[in-house]
Amino acid sequence: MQTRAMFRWGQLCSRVFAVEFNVRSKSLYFSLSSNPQVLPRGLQELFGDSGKVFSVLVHSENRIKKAQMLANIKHKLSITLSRDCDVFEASSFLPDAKNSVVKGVFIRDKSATCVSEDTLRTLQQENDAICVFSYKSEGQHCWQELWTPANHEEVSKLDRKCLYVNHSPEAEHHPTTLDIKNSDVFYSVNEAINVLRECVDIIPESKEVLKLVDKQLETRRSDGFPVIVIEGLDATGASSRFGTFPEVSHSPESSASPEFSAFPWLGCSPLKCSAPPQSSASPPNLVPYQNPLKTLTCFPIGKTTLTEALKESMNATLLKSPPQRLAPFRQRFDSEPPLIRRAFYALGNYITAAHIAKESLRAPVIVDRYWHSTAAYAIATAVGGRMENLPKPGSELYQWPEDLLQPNLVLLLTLSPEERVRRLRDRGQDKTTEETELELNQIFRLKVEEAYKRIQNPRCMIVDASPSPQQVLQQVQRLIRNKCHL
Ligand SMILES: Nc1ncnc2c1ncn2[C@@H]1O[C@H](COP(=O)(O)OP(=O)(O)O)[C@@H](O)[C@H]1O
Ligand SMILES: Nc1ccn([C@@H]2O[C@H](COP(=O)(O)OP(=O)(O)O)[C@@H](O)[C@H]2O)c(=O)n1
Repeated sequence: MQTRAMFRWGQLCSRVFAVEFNVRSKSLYFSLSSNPQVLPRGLQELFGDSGKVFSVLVHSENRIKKAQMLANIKHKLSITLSRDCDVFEASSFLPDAKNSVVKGVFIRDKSATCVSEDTLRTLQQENDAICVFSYKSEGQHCWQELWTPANHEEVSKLDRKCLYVNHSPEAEHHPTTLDIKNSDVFYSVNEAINVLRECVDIIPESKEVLKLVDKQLETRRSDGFPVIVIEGLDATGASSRFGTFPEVSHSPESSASPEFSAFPWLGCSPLKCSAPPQSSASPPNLVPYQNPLKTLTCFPIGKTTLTEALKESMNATLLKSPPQRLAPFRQRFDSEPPLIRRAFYALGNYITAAHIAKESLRAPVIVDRYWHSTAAYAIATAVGGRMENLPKPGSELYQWPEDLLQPNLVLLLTLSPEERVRRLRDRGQDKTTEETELELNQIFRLKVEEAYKRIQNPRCMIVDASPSPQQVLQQVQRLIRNKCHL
């Protein structure tokens, strides 16, 4: 009740709505007003001239509840809506106001059934943090109506008044970037700890992780041996913004990353679609929630080979983030929404930092993934749509956390798309579905790589991992000698 009040007449008119309609073009923005307006072509296309159109927004003061609810909605829609429905990422925000973002989805239903209405009605009745709007078009005008729950008549009187959809100019900063700090990326250990503390009742494993953090926490180190982080842009990289992926595991048999998804078109738009929108990366009629491990294979870039070889050749200590101690909890946190999953990985970095501080007093330390991985994947996943939506270079979102131990050198292994395809062919794979999906992930991968490159203090250096393992090792050894004076 309190939540829906937020969306009453006055508040609605000051908010802007964004929909990720097509991965290759700008997000579509609209606002609401009591005055009708002839809509530009993009919005007319979005609201369409046939079918039913809805949006769903989730708002709650409890961020854990909000994150889980959004994930559940997306999951529910993915398993109940027919293929005649398109589902896009959507949000509502106050221009340039941090943490004003309310996330949700936009649905276009061209089917003749009432499944979408029924599903939305059930969702709304189950939880009063969910706001559902429907849109009607007449000629070149379109208006929005707030759905009211049957038992809230007084709200109904206020809100039944329709508001016209008006064009809104493109936001200077993509709305999702307003919400990244402390939702997707954490810039101090305490912020990440707070999230896990808020989860202890619903995720008992949080308590174990917090205990480890308490025990290990040590962020400063005195001068010792150099610390070199090896990062790798694995070739999987589709976003899991559609919700939870309980199937994804970090079991020893599988090296699939949590970003690795059965929805290679995610992180783009639409989330689910009846037919591939023109020039979008979305494949048609894909069945939602396939087991990603069955449909895609993680593509190795040679990070393990390199880190092991460095360990041998430098007589170094090899550490990992997240550390082995967190392995039993990883699968659990990977199945949670970004807020919780990212806080877990952030804490993994702080635990690894304590190990680095200790080990670097004795020998050089090689670290397999660290903060660059945590931040780059989180930012690229949180920001929907095209590359231009990423936070601008120099944004505070790319700053290293002040309380996290800094390495001396960060190297990012990359492969050109051609080399990636060549290696897949070498593994005996033809131009299969798998490869096509990897190609579809290209936009997401480019966003991750760009986010990696924008992270500062320390920046990462790019290493081409295309040559032979021996050549890659030699190249990296040269860099370490030059940069760390070894
Ligand atoms: N530079 C390279 N060129 C070709 N193959 C490589 C290279 N580096 C590693 N490999 C091979 O790729 C496979 C996976 O390597 P690995 O180091 O485990 O990758 P990652 O840790 O990135 O998943 C191994 O069979 C390894 O021998
Ligand atoms: N320090 C880290 C390490 C991994 N991660 C997450 O874990 C994923 C990679 O994990 P992985 O086990 O597949 O990595 P590799 O086996 O490729 O090294 C990244 O995509 C990140 O989402 C992180 O956020 N922070």
